[in-house]
Amino acid sequence: MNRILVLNSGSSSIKFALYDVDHADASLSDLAMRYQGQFFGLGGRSRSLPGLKLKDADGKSVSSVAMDDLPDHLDHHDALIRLLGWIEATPELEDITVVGHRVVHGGQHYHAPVILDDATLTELEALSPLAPLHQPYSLEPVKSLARQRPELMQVACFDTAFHTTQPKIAQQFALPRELTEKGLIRYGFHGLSYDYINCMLTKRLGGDTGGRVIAAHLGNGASLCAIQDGRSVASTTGFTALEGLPMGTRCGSLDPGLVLHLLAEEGMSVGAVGDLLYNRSGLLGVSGISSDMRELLASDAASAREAVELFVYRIAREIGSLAAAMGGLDHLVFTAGIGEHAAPVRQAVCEACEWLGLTLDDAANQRHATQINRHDSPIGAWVIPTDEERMIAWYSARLAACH
Ligand SMILES: Nc1ncnc2c1ncn2[C@@H]1O[C@H](COP(=O)(O)OP(=O)(O)O)[C@@H](O)[C@H]1O
Ligand SMILES: CC(=O)OP(=O)(O)O
Ligand SMILES: [Mg+2]
Repeated sequence: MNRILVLNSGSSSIKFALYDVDHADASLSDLAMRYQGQFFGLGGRSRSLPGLKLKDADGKSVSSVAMDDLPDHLDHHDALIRLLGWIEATPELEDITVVGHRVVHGGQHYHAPVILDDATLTELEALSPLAPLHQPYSLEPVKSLARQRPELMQVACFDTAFHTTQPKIAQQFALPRELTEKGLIRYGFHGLSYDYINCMLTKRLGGDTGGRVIAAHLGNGASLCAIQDGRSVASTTGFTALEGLPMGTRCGSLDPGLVLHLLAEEGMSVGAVGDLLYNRSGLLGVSGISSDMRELLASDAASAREAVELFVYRIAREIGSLAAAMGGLDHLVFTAGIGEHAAPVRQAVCEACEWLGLTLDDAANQRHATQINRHDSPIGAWVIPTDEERMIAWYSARLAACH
């Protein structure tokens, strides 16, 4: 049997889980979850305080001394130290055999999960500038655990891997060929989430992939993925997870001329532009209030409304673009923090998709039902909670079984 610890550093959260896997060909749903937790609200971009949810297999809240007394401001590094402290102090975690990590950027060379060693770690660290809100915090616990427990097998599972099936035309920028060959291409992110959503939708549809699917991963990071016959064919994120939709603090797609303008005419340094685009834009920048959708939906401020409207408008436009790439749309799936919980956002997106034929069942949407389209809608609309941790545990178990 393998006991697998999973760590997932998101841009506003660190999610973690513990699974028992008792046979090599276990299916996703066979994995027995023992603990699941998350630090949320990291980085202080919203007015609400950071917090920690930790639950056991029955969904009962668990407390832990190592995690008590959270300060009002908690960043990823502090949260990781507390998490590693909890791992040290929890007897059930002593017999972990494998640790699976979400690593956002796999670059040109990593198309599938790998066992981490020093050489791989060095290559992945070199990709940190391409995912500054994620990669350093994914790799930090890899290094700490390698020091604490060198015997542990550690596995990296990549956000980019699911998108390697995309046709070249979907990955290519219109740049000179030599730059494309150097790997300056659109990689796409949130792939572990899309992989899981694809599995769950296929299960719901009795083994059918659903044909032409757009999955909307709307969390603090947000993107859309076109999944055709079970394979990623296009996505809104690109070389980095800045492209595409506006996000909690990230700008999404911009005219690159604007970046040149900031550098050349506004006299901003590269670092200052990076901070602007990664940390001070998106929902936070437009609203001037918060990066957190809950706070924006609860606010009466015109700027909060404008931020939500811009988010929805850009999602609707990108849905049109991805539907065009697939020659139509059969299913739209909402997932992640906003997609799973913000009924008004789903409603506004679905209303903007009426031209495609989609009609929403308002009552089903309000109660966060799994299927939210009306019976006569030719396009299915779904709310499917994502579970990147389970996907990572499954890949890690399969890799461990081969070694
Ligand atoms: N009930 C809710 N209503 C609206 N938005 C929510 C709700 N719960 C969570 N969210 C949004 O989900 C975001 C976090 O999503 P999540 O997918 O967990 O983030 P991360 O990108 O850090 O993994 C929060 O920033 C918040 O905006
Ligand atoms: C890639 C990315 O933006 O991830 P997250 O939404 O977890 O921050
Ligand atoms: Mg996430």
